[in-house]
Amino acid sequence: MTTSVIGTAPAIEAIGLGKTFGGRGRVKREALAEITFSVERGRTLAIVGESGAGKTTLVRCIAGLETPTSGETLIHGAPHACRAGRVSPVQMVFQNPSDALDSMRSVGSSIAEPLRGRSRAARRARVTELLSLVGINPARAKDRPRSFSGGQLQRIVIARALAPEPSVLLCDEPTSALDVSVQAQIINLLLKLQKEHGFAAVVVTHDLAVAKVLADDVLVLRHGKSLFYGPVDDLLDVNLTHDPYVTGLVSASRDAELGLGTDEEELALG
Ligand SMILES: Nc1ncnc2c1ncn2[C@@H]1O[C@H](COP(=O)(O)OP(=O)(O)OP(=O)(O)O)[C@@H](O)[C@H]1O
Repeated sequence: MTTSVIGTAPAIEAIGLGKTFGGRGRVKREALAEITFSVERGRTLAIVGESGAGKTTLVRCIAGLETPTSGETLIHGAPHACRAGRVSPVQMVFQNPSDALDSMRSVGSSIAEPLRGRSRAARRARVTELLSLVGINPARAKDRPRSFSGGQLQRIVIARALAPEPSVLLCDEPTSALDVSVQAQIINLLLKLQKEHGFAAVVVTHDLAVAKVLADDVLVLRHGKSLFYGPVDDLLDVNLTHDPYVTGLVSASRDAELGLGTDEEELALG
């Protein structure tokens, strides 16, 4: 792969991606079919869909944790695979921050884990920088996860994901395990970090309000198929969305906003 191709290719591409689980005596389950999209540097794609739609499978295929049955995913124009001992340009933030951190290690040591190979002083300096970046007092680097709240833990998980300076950040329901009051803070943190660091992001969410604030483009999945892929503004334009499921999703989200008073301005206030 030449540098010029890496330089011009989208940060993330999925081309005719399909994934079927089972077979060989077990029931076959088509989790994804013919999924195509791309995400440029500094842009965000939200993947929206109900439970079982294939969102996590899609993110795992992009991360190289799952092998597609058909089609491919590319990172900066090249196939991507997780390799032991190599820091990946693709980092992930999961739904439940307490599961993502080792309860027996200090948070500083967890954040420093992807920085193996750097000197002790360089790792310490980077941990201090990362904790400050996500709004956690760096003096708490020596504390264990149990002494932090859920929102603080998600900030720490985000700091660890950013440690190796990834060009792609994949977030699987990054706010859904958190209190509503904390969700907006994490969303605003992700927005700020993306502005500063320019990574391409994919954010899985079942909440269209989150997609509206965070994403440039949206992919709506149902039963593993793409029902809508395009700019978030087009999704919200009743004249451009013709699929009844997608239209229903958008109007349900509008009703929820009216009922709960949750809108993008409120989220952006943090
Ligand atoms: N390892 C696996 N083996 C067999 N089937 C799987 C596996 N992983 C996912 N599936 C199936 O693939 C489909 C998509 O699952 P996936 O977890 O990607 O959906 P999702 O949209 O992320 O759902 P949720 O919002 O509930 O997490 C489901 O029918 C699921 O049962």
